[in-house]
Amino acid sequence: MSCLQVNNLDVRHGQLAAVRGVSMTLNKGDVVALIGANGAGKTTFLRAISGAHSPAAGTIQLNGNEITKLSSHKRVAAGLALVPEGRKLFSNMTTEENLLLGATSARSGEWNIEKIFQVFPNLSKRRHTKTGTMSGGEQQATAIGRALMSNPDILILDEVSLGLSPLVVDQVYQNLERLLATDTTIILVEQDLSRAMKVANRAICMLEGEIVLDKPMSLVTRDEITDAYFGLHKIRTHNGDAA
Ligand SMILES: Nc1ncnc2c1ncn2[C@@H]1O[C@H](COP(=O)(O)OP(=O)(O)OP(=O)(O)O)[C@@H](O)[C@H]1O
Repeated sequence: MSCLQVNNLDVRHGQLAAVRGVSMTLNKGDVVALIGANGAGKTTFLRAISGAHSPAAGTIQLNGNEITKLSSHKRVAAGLALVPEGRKLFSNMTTEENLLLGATSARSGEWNIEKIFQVFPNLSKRRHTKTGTMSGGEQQATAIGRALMSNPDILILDEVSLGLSPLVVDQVYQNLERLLATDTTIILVEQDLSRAMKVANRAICMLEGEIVLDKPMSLVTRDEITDAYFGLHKIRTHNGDAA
């Protein structure tokens, strides 16, 4: 059975159709890189999946159950966790306190506070440190850990490297690679195509609110992704020099 099934999703900002007729099926263990230019609709799509923004049309199913109209916290309880762009931690609370907040849905599973510190060893020495005083990379690892504390079936990561130095992004990705070994299903928005191609096993490209490419990473080329990113695939198709 599919883990996540999205059918013909439309999401609007007032008059603007930000996501148009998007459908996708995710299976357990998929690591999807959601790729697209600024304004392509990635964040709006992820917000609709996580319940932060109601879709105008379409359906979302998680593990075979319809969740389209569920509130965000019920979706967390159903198995979806979002690490939002900008992290949104409680800066006056410690790492441990932020992590414990993620556990409130009380889903059972392998993730608990000790496992988070085991997988993200750089966080364990920050256990009692207020997150507002920590580095960007440590904060990002805390945000990922907090989402994992809900024992999600699907982890959604929106622009985890945004605003971080290349060195710190390396650290965040080292953490993510440990996570990939745990078979968690992941949707990842990442502007750095090389990193996205390295960690994901599937590429989905959005352009102007629509999916224009959906392929296993092993079968897609960098040029194909770049063409989809800039909308060049349409021009080539019209000119007859691409499939
Ligand atoms: N709160 C909002 N109100 C009105 N329009 C919005 C709002 N948020 C996004 N939009 C518009 O919706 C469209 C999709 O934006 P969205 O942020 O989902 O794209 P994105 O692919 O995530 O881009 P980015 O990488 O810049 O975050 C854009 O045209 C954007 O201007």
